[in-house]
Amino acid sequence: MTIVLIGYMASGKTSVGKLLAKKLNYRFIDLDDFIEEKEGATIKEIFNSKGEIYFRKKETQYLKELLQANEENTVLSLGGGAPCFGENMDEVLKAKHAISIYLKGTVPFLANKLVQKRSKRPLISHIDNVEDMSEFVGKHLFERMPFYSKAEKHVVIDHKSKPEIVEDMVSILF
Ligand SMILES: Nc1ncnc2c1ncn2[C@@H]1O[C@H](COP(=O)(O)OP(=O)(O)O)[C@@H](O)[C@H]1O
Ligand SMILES: O=C(O)C1=C[C@@H](OP(=O)(O)O)[C@@H](O)[C@H](O)C1
Ligand SMILES: [Mg+2]
Repeated sequence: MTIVLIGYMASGKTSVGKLLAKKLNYRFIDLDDFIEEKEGATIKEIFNSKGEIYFRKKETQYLKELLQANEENTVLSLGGGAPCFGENMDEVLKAKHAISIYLKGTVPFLANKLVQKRSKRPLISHIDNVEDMSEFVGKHLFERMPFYSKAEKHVVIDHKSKPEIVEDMVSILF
């Protein structure tokens, strides 16, 4: 089985995904880390030197590859935008042995976190206060919601610890 984690930036896909994989004894793959390894550059560098459209092309290509190669039990954490471009969310939904989970956070919760955690996230790295971040995240999440909502399972993340979120995921999965 491949457990695909989706959700907005800073919802915990990478860090909570790692914990979930450890708990289940599954392989862990983070799509952004995979892209960085394959491209020999950080996400920030790719955005700066080649632009977002190049990044989205690579993201789509590697996501497809990872969804096809699924012999091993895996937790696959996507980047926040991955399900929202091209046919990516439909690819996730139709992939055999894949189950998608949306890590669902509210705008105030995500915006507060993102002000602290913005440096490696090129889409929001220039926004340095909670008011502007809330406005940006509010609009952006509204645009992305139709894609995230398609996930088969939804887990609420606000004010939960990472182990609590892992427990919630395990209980809806098994
Ligand atoms: N439930 C949580 N409680 C406390 N810190 C968290 C929680 N979820 C994520 N974090 C922290 O927030 C930051 C963003 O998390 P990350 O896993 O990178 O999110 P994503 O991959 O969805 O962007 C990291 O520093 C992470 O350690
Ligand atoms: O939401 C997005 O468009 C992005 C999210 C990032 O991943 P995280 O959601 O893990 O921060 C990363 O893929 C890139 O900065 C773009
Ligand atoms: Mg991540």
